[in-house]
Amino acid sequence: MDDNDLAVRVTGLQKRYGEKRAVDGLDLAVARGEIVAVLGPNGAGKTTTVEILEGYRRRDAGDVRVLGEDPQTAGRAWRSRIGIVLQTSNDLAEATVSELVHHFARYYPAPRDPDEVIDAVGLREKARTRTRQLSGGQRRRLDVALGIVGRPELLFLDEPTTGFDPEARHAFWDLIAGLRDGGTTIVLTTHYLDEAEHLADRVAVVRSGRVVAVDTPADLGGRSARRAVVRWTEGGTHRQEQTDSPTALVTALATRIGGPSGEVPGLQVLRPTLEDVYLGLIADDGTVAGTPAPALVTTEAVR
Ligand SMILES: Nc1ncnc2c1ncn2[C@@H]1O[C@H](COP(=O)(O)OP(=O)(O)OP(=O)(O)O)[C@@H](O)[C@H]1O
Repeated sequence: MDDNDLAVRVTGLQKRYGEKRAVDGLDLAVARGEIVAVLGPNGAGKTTTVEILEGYRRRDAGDVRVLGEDPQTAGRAWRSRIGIVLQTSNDLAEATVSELVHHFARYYPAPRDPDEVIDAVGLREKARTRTRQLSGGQRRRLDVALGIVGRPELLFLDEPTTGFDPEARHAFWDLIAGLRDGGTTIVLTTHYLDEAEHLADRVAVVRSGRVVAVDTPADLGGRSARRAVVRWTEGGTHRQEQTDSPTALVTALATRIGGPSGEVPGLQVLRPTLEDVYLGLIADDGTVAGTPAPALVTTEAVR
């Protein structure tokens, strides 16, 4: 991909804290206009990486380009093109929602209309409420409002829906999808696999300071990690087989043991979920989920 098509390009990134290699040769490219979810266990190096991309931390080695510039040396104009949604702070608890969003808008050369932003995050009813009186989910929406009011080309979202109820989470996902449709590039860190699956065009899995897999949610882990398991009962015993072509296997079973009705006793086709594949990728022994353990496979009944 041409560098002009990339919002983020990271090669060979390294960062140590003392003896600890927090980031250890990390490579990542994010195309303009896509949502990339960065997943990984606690301590994998996600926050360190994102803070380096945001220009808040210095790296020890590697090359980093964010919107074409090195975050370590980029200036104010660059910063105004980036939106950052951090975990909430309570510094401005006495200000109202409306005051805060209008205040932050003034920092940017071409901000969005603050009142439209308040509407977009679903806080119109709370515009005159002091921020200390907001619920956790409403606070998070305000954080997002502050992150997007500057009309960023690139938005960083750090675990945006932690603590949300399911309804608020879905509303938030719609909001993020709307931003993407408007052309905003988004880098999202999350611990929720369903969130990554729902929002992300691609998922990058970080383990021990490196990206160990990056792909669409549907293809992550490669073909072998996605193989289906077909289960059935034959001659009174449970049988199972892992296969790339479950339809062909089921057809063969129906012919062989299906009897006149074609029904195969106890038939199930099981496919690994994104979570199964993810757990395989971050497993300590490094197996890339070649054979998903049956316990990790969710049931998908064949109709
Ligand atoms: N300021 C620091 N000083 C020393 N060690 C640090 C510092 N910040 C992070 N680390 C260590 O670096 C490693 C990576 O941390 P980081 O916060 O980047 O991980 P993470 O993937 O964001 O984890 P989490 O999912 O828990 O947020 C961890 O082992 C952490 O303890």
